[in-house]
Amino acid sequence: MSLEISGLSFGYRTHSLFDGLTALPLRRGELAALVGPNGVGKSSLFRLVAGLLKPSCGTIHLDGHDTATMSERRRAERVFLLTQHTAMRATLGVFEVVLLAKRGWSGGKARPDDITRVERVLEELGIDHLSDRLVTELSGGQQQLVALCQALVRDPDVLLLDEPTSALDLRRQLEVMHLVRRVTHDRGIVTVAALHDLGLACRFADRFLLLHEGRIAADGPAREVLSAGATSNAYGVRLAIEEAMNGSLMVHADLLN
Ligand SMILES: Nc1ncnc2c1ncn2[C@@H]1O[C@H](COP(=O)(O)OP(=O)(O)OP(=O)(O)O)[C@@H](O)[C@H]1O
Repeated sequence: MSLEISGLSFGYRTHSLFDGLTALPLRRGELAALVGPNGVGKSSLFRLVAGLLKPSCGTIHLDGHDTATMSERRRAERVFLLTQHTAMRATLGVFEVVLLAKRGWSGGKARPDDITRVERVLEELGIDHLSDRLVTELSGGQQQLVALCQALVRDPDVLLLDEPTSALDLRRQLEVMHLVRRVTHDRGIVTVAALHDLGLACRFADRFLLLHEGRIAADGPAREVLSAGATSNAYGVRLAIEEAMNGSLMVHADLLN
């Protein structure tokens, strides 16, 4: 059971981005980091998988079903995209926006178990004290955490996280990534997180996908992908990996001369 991207081609009006992009299946229970320099197409790839953009050719299969043949509603239930721009404009409270995400398409009155679920997720992300605050009055990092709560209460099969920790402080970054990894493993979902912080990605991702020049230029465990010349080449830096005493990897990057 997995997400399979095969032969995907896509371009914007002025330029082509992907020409037959294929990735090895992304398996349930696996947290993959999608890495690559600015403008390489990470967000666009997410939008294609979420069905917000249409490829000119190629397919995306979820558990064997072609997502192009799914109704918009079904796809929205199964695939959740957390975008980089989480600015929330609705003058609603935190609890309400997360509950709305939980109720999703079903609308209607909230059930007691929906309410309990929202309370649990707010607690898990450490923002239950913000329940009654208006989302418009939150800081960028707090809004990012609310958006993550929306993602988690929806129980998707595929969770696409576009820079999920970009606005978070150090501790929150670690807490969020721990939680994302746990949820991915426990619920058996496919999670792909676009991350610029390679150190953070190394620490939490089961697998690295390097996107460069319209294709997956490297794919595998962090150590393998980061030691491959393709990654240094993509970022235009010299990369060195060091193993700490506790076995975790540290990434050092330097400009090329
Ligand atoms: N709506 C659009 N119309 C035209 N070009 C676009 C549009 N959105 C993105 N692009 C271009 O497509 C390319 C890929 O953009 P995308 O946002 O997918 O990259 P990214 O890898 O997510 O970048 P970053 O790491 O900076 O967030 C860029 O050159 C960008 O300028």
